[in-house]
Amino acid sequence: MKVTVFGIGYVGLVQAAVLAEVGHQVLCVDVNALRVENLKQGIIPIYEPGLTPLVEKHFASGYLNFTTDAAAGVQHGDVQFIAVGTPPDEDGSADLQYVLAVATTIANHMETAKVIIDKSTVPVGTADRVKARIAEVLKARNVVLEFDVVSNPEFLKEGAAVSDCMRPDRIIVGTYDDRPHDLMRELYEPFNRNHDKLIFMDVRSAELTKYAANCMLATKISFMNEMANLAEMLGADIEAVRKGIGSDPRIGYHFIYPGCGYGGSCFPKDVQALIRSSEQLGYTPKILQAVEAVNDKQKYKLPSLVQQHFGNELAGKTIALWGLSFKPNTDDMREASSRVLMETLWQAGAKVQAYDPEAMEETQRIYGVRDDLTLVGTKEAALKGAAALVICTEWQQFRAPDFDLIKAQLQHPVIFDGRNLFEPRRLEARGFTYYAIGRGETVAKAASKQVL
Ligand SMILES: NC(=O)c1ccc[n+]([C@@H]2O[C@H](COP(=O)([O-])OP(=O)(O)OC[C@H]3O[C@@H](n4cnc5c(N)ncnc54)[C@H](O)[C@@H]3O)[C@@H](O)[C@H]2O)c1
Ligand SMILES: O=c1ccn([C@@H]2O[C@H](COP(=O)(O)OP(=O)(O)O[C@H]3O[C@H](CO)[C@@H](O)[C@H](O)[C@H]3O)[C@@H](O)[C@H]2O)c(=O)[nH]1
Repeated sequence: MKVTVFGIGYVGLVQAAVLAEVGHQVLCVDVNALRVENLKQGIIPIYEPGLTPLVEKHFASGYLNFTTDAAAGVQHGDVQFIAVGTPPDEDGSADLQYVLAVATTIANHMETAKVIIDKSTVPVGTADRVKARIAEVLKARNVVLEFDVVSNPEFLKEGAAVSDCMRPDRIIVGTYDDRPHDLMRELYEPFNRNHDKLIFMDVRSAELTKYAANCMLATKISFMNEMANLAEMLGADIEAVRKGIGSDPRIGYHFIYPGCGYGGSCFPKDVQALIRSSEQLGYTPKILQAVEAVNDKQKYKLPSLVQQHFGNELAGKTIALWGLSFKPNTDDMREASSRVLMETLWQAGAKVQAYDPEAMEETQRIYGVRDDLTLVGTKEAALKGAAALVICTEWQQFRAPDFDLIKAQLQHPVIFDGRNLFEPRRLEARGFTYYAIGRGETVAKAASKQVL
């Protein structure tokens, strides 16, 4: 099938590469000319495991191509994906300007019937707006053409985006009527061989399904972070509690890891957008408000522990930081907890010496060159001369470090672990002061022997 994808970001590029892999002929359109040019030279704008070889393979095979020419894009595809950003507006609601701009572009250049598929995460009612915008432009052009608007939200996770798209758990398809069903089945048939993953519904339900999924996952995390904070005060260990509750199949082990707060381009923005949508309807979404408030506070957990530990002595100290990206296997720094940590430490006059396997270039792009930030090439180099180590992201390579080396390199054997990677007793036995999340006994002990 001929497919056009508007927007070559995380979602658009991965979706396009995966569709090309199964044999669809995919043309990607983006307004970012540099991005398009780079892709044609084999320079991939994001780090995502497995993506580069797939893009290279299908650019070479001719199944995947890139352009800034919107008219050519509209002409190419029977289906037109909208996969552009929906960033938060000033008040936190989703900014739909890019989605509606693509709708306008499609309508301006349409010469034959098209199915327009919205992949971006958009508030309920957006498909109506896309449909109305296309109808309005076609009317102004004095052209009569059939078109369908479909809501087909994306559920990929960064860091596992290619495999998530190759093997989706479900494919949500929201339509106004049955007309686009066959075409949607044909488009996704290669992903549907094992069992039927397509779930058809009306467009509004499809749009809400995306927000409900992200908000449910964010709720699980904030709930666990709240339990972690309670465990700390009660002298319990959240890691034991996590395993204890996860063993109930009704709860399950997924997405109940406490930590230094959720980040990324989706959970913070989508929870906020659903709160705004609710408020616009005069409804107060109390659970969502709490999920957001708990997370905002949780991001200050590590900086507060560091500040508490060093007290007035923090200014002028260098803190080693392992992990900058909002989660492992990505270079994405959007809403990363590491940013709150670094910014709070800088405000307190401390310096940061950081290492991340993929996100250092992005960190440099965001913060530029500054005296209080040193980015180093290895996790070991980050430790040299630092007063303590903070871990914000659970990259595999941080999970079994050489503790003797850490102790030798740090000025003080102190670790602040935002991802509960280590066994507290083992670290204590090695002479470390170990702060983690929700590990009551450990935190209490650590707090009682603050060392400078
Ligand atoms: N990142 C994720 O993990 C993820 C997962 C599921 C859903 N989503 C949703 O998918 C959407 C896209 O997210 P993303 O992370 O891929 O965004 P992104 O910012 O990485 O990429 C968006 C791309 O769209 C391009 N663009 C903007 N206006 C355009 C236009 N008029 N025509 C063509 N291209 C245009 C931009 O130049 C950019 O390359 C958002 O709604 C997001 O919430 C994201
Ligand atoms: O038990 C957990 C699981 C995750 N996180 C944090 O939650 C954030 C988001 O993680 P994850 O969901 O793995 O990454 P995303 O790439 O943001 O993916 C989410 O957001 C996407 C965009 O909407 C959706 O498509 C995905 O289904 C949804 O998982 C990260 O900061 C994680 O560290 C936790 O703190 N505890």
